[in-house]
Amino acid sequence: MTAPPQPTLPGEAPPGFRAGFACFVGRPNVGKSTLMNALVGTKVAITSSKPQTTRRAIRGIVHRPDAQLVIVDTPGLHRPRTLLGERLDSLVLSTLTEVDVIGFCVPADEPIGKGDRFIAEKLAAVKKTPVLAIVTKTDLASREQVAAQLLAVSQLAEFAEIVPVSAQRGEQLDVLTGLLVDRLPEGPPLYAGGELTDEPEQVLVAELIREAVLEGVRDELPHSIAVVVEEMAPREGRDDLLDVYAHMFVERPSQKAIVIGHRGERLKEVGTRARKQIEALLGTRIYLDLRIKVAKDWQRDPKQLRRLGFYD
Ligand SMILES: Nc1nc2c(ncn2[C@@H]2O[C@H](COP(=O)(O)OP(=O)(O)OP(=O)(O)O)[C@@H](O)[C@H]2O)c(=O)[nH]1
Repeated sequence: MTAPPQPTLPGEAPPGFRAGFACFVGRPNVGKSTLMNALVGTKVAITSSKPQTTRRAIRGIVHRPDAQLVIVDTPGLHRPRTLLGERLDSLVLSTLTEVDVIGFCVPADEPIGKGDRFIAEKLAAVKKTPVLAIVTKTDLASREQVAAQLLAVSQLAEFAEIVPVSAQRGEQLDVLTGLLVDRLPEGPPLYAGGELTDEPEQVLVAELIREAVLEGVRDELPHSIAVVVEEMAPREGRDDLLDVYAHMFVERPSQKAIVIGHRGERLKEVGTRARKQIEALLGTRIYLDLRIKVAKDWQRDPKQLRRLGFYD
């Protein structure tokens, strides 16, 4: 058994301590969120089997006795198709210049394609930040396939390191953390020990609700749903119950009908699933008031995007 890491306070640092930021990029579905969760050791970013479910830069923090690694999980870098897509890309590019090290993820079980090359080109333009190539999902490939993929990645561009990992099996995660930490500047911790994420709780709660909604209707409306938590407050006179008021936005009335389902059954299931997840996250009982609103074509409307938290 290893001893739990000693709590560290921001500003206090043993000699040689390193602290800084890392982010993972890669085309959708390559396992970035899963990897970050595995490194941090708790679920802070949503994952799903459908691409492009991560829309925000969610940070997880890895605390080690000698270092603190703050991970910014970015959305998949892809060619913009809608305004939302464009905004995601500018978010990704500004993130890339602000971090100390970038992890470029390529899955072990799929050939390198146009999407990977597109991102590799973008990364080559971000000259001042070192880039580690990470070959993900090695549990899905044979040793020979992994070896061939490592070689193929090395021919794609110049990388500071190339490391194979399996988030699912927890393989090579310490090696990866070590390589990322090596690229951080020396300096005191940025966050107090024990913190896993600096995302406001309301954002995490909104992500859990969106994940619960997608469970039911992923094929019909994969990218048309946004969730905003308007308010979270303890019920008057009760210290064991939290009221959560949330709005779910869809783009068209027909989508509203899909989400509600026959006699409201689907919405009820979503509410129950989301409530359980939120209760697990917050460690308290909650009452979830979830309303559905139609925000016409919100993905293309700058005003709506701002309202939903996607800023220029
Ligand atoms: N077998 C296996 N599956 C994995 C591994 N890592 C991720 N996956 C699966 O791959 C799928 C995509 O993983 P995500 O972590 O959501 O991928 P992402 O790159 O964050 O995707 P976007 O949010 O769309 O950019 C999910 O079904 C994961 O369960 C792994 O190490 N092994």
